[in-house]
Amino acid sequence: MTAFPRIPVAGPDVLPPLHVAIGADRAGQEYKDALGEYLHQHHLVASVLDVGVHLWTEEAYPQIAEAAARHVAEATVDRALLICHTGLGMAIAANKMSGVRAVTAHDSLSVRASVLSNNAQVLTFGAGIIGLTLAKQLAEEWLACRFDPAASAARKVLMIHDLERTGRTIPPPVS
Ligand SMILES: O=C[C@H](O)[C@H](O)COP(=O)(O)O
Repeated sequence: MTAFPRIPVAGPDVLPPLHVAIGADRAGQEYKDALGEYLHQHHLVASVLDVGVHLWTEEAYPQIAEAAARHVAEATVDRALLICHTGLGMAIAANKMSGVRAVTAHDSLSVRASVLSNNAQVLTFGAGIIGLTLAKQLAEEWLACRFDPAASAARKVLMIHDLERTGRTIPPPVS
């Protein structure tokens, strides 16, 4: 297991701003709107793409997760932040999109590890699990984390990719 006191959180001057999709079902809409506004003003965010729900729409969480995850898979955004009542359904649905790694995380270590260890592009929150203040703090930490492709974690993320692609993990060559 990896500990993270050594987390490489770089200064804002060296981090490229991210293109972020945000989405929610009706249970997470209030958080989505507030977090979207927060992201919109954040110096580490280049753009915010709101995939719903909107006042005039009623999509269920799998539909919103699909829309956001598709943007991630097609690289029209770097990351997505999704909110439903628990965060769980959003993560399950987003993970069905090939190449997408989505996690539900409500604590600092898990949020940071989701990027640094798992290279997850999608983070989900439960509006019924954490308050908005904590959600903003966690989003702040999430934005400041970047996956290091040279880290030992990359080999394991590649195994996840192999598993998805072939149905099996492919052990790395013995060096
Ligand atoms: O994981 C699902 C979410 O929590 C969603 O907001 C609630 O889903 P439900 O309406 O199926 O309970």
